[in-house]
Amino acid sequence: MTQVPRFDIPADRLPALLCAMPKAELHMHIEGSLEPELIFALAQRNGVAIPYASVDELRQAYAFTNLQSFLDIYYAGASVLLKEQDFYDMAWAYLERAAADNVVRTEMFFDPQTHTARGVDVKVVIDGLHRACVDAEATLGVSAALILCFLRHLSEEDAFETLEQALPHRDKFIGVGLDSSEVGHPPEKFAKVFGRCRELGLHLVAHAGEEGPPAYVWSALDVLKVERVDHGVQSARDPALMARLAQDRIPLTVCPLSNLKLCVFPDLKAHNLGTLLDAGLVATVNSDDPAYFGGYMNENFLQTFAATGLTAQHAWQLAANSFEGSFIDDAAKAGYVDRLNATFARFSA
Ligand code: HPA
Ligand SMILES: [Zn+2]
Repeated sequence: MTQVPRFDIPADRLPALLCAMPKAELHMHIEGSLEPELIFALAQRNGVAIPYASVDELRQAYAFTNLQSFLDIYYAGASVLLKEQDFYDMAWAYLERAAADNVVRTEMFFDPQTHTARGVDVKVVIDGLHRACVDAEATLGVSAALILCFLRHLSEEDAFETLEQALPHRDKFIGVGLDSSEVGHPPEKFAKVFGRCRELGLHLVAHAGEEGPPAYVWSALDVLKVERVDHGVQSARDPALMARLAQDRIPLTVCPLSNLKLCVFPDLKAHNLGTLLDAGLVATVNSDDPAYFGGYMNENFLQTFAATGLTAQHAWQLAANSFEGSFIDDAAKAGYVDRLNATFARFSA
């Protein structure tokens, strides 16, 4: 799936093409899709107090300087989620938004420990999210799956306990990931629990190289044996790592607006997505925490292409990469690439 077909797309049609093309989202934290309006509505419904007087005041607090400054607000926002219906409503709002952006497949992260620590049963979390996934397939035509993330600032023992709690619901999630505060919590801290998940046949991914060094990407690959690296943009600092990622076709789930809002790059023009693609890496575009970072999928594509001058060929490659990197079968991947090609043909001169 590496040969990029030649398409002659007039430059003024590129933004509409970015929006219309079918795409997969492989890096999105469902708790990061909670819009301030929904946080306030759920707070009221559940009688949960939040330390902001209004939706505007909450939105104004979304000025981040690094990953940790975001995580503090993100975990506070998730505190309004208590009941199965809350998890359903959150996921459904995202899935409708994804469908509008022509996302045809999404693999959504969720953070059970953020909820179990507040006394919410993991079954409540998984059932609500999973019901929304089932409904999305049936009524929106969006294929949706769940990936359980361990919080890396907590212990490996805690991760094992979370896995045990989730295993009765094994049929409702396809894999595990690793998120939260990266620096100081290297992937190898979770070697044993990822080894166990591998034995269980779960797909494996991990955040690495968002703020952390290339060494964390190496250990995500070699110790955790992940199939995809979430973010991974710091890999560009290590030529041997770039060669390894290209050689093994390890997808990087890049999140440009997240990187901008968390000051990983000073501006979008300086983003290295084009460098990663031109080096032959299986890079993809994703929204990460769209309610907090100023945009869902199409906004990520539009702003990044406007700032960096990426072309229609890059757009095709990014969408094709998103299908290649997804955890769907080869026949489904081929079907999505056919739809991608049909969209490009429609926009060609
Ligand atoms: O971008 C992220 N990085 C790490 N943890 C996260 N949890 C939500 N979003 C993120
Ligand atoms: Zn993330």
